[in-house]
Amino acid sequence: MDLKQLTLRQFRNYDQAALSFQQPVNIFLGENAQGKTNVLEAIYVLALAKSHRTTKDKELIRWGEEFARIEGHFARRTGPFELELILSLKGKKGKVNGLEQRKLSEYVGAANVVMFAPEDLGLVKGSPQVRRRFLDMEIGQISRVYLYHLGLYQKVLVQRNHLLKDLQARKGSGEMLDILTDQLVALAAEVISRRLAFVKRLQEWAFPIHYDISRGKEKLEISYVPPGEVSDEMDLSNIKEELYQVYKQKRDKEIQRGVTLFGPQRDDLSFRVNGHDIQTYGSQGQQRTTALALKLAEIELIYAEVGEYPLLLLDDVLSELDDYRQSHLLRSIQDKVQTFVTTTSVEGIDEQTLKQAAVFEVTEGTVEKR
Ligand SMILES: Nc1ncnc2c1ncn2[C@@H]1O[C@H](COP(=O)(O)OP(=O)(O)OP(=O)(O)O)[C@@H](O)[C@H]1O
Repeated sequence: MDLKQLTLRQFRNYDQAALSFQQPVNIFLGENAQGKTNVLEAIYVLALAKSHRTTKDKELIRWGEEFARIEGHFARRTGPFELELILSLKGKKGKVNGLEQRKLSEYVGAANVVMFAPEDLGLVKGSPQVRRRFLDMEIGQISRVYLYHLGLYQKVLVQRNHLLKDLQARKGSGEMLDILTDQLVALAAEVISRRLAFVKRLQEWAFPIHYDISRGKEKLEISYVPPGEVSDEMDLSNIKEELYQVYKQKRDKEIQRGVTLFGPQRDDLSFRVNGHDIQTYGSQGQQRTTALALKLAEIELIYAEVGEYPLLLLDDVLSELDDYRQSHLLRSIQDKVQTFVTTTSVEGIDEQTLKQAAVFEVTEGTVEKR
């Protein structure tokens, strides 16, 4: 899949910008704080309707303005298509080929992107929240059903937490808690089973990539750490049954605490290299290799699921990778993945890549093709 044109209106520090892309590699070059990352962020937001670095859409709208608009013209093997996302202080809406989508979960997934940004180096050692967000963003772009279930799950969770607060204060109905628990279990089981299946496939792809980048020295294992006492070898009906048991046993404790204590909002991923937990023992280099292997695995996984390679967005990470890792990355994407790179200098970028790249200079919210 290729992005052919990108138009920005009142997005971050851009008033207006119109860019077209003909090359497989597109480099945004400029000093710090000029708007390089903002372009990559716009592409990411256009595809996923969420930013990779903020949960507050308001921050994406140019200061003093009421709305921001991002438009993109894409080419897929099956033909061209257009996306438009409008962010306003009241909310956001997405259009595919000019048609407004009723739900954002129906909009997301038309275009696929993989972003590799400095924040991703925290995937291994950062908080579980970072890893859950990673799961949601990645599964969300290959499965609309997942986003649909996740959205419903979050709504029921909020209601159940309100009710548990009431019950804690000796108000509210125990019968209602049973009803909400039934709904929660059904949705939680859907979310957990998708996450389980995704992590298994991610592991299959990431293992050989990691092995290769570590020059055959490291064997990576990624596993899903499910919530509560639910085991990780389950089909949907077993997950439901186990969740029921957990909620039954912990009912009094949840009422006492006034909050839902179990569920996919508390699960995690674990990473082991040669049998050792790298969340605790991993070196900086191992974290980098793991983050890179995950991103490259995601690219292949998206290809396997949707039959097209995603766009790759590399935000200031080439300079973070040593020559060996950098050339591994560039070799694996060569000729198949349209790539957008930000950098403050082209010096560290391999010559072969530069030859097939278009360079855009970014200065104070303006972009000029060199
Ligand atoms: N909502 C907004 N409205 C206007 N300007 C904004 C908004 N959000 C961020 N900016 C400005 O955008 C600039 C940062 O842009 P960006 O994050 O793209 O930097 P960059 O060129 O990637 O720099 P670096 O190399 O340091 O990462 C800053 O000048 C910041 O003040």
